[in-house]
Amino acid sequence: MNSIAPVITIDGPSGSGKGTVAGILAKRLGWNLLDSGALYRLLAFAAHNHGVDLTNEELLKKLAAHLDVQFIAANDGQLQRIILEGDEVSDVIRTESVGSGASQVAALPAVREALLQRQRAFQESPGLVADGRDMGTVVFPGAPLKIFLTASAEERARRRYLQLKGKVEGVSLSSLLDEIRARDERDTQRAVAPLKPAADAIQLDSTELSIDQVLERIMSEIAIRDIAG
Ligand SMILES: Nc1ncnc2c1ncn2[C@@H]1O[C@H](COP(=O)(O)OP(=O)(O)O)[C@@H](O)[C@H]1O
Ligand SMILES: Nc1ccn([C@H]2C[C@H](O)[C@@H](COP(=O)(O)OP(=O)(O)O)O2)c(=O)n1
Repeated sequence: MNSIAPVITIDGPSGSGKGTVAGILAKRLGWNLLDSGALYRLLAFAAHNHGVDLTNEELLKKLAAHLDVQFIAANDGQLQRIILEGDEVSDVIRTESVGSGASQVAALPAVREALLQRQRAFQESPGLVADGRDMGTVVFPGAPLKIFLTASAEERARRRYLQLKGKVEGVSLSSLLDEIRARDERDTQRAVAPLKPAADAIQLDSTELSIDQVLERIMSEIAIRDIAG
């Protein structure tokens, strides 16, 4: 691990655009990418495969410590690939039911502790873009640029609907809105590492902004701080 490598953290609720923006930024800067939500999704998915109950903190902690996962960096125009126990799971972990399971296991302190070092190990030269819920508050508190990305729940549900429609059967806007609200509630109310902006985070409401406009705002914050060489 290179603790000198700079980190840009992007935290916020589901559907605010974190993953999209983090992926484009990492590529533009030539930096590493940490999709921390994928780790919680992988754990929920693996727990389901191994018949582990999502409330069994002891077993989930062990599973988290031994997760056999590989992140394969994206080639041009492609998303990063995620391999769990030898199988490609990049798409199957993106469903809202895995997201909901991820949010449940993420509320368990022993699980968060077990995943902490694994996340910090992504801080490698020349830099890291990390997205999630507690990147700026807990995992990389010393990051020189922290973004807290939000959007209204209605807009976030609409984005998710457009993303999933045609790919996932039986998806409806109103159920997505309910699920997003339930996840917001759980992620912001939990006792450990709740979703909240770091004291020194820049808050960006993307409800009325395009992806390019969000990126432009972040690029100007990077330029002001002179952190990307
Ligand atoms: N500013 C934006 N305007 C419109 N759509 C967006 C915007 N940001 C992201 N999206 C779209 O919304 C969906 C959810 O974005 P994603 O990056 O997965 O969010 P998150 O990682 O915060 O859950 C994607 O289909 C993405 O293309
Ligand atoms: N750093 C993180 C990242 C995700 N989580 C939890 C809480 C989230 O509801 C789930 C899924 O996160 P993920 O970022 O993949 O979800 P979205 O893409 O924002 O819908 O994992 C967390 O507690 N801490």
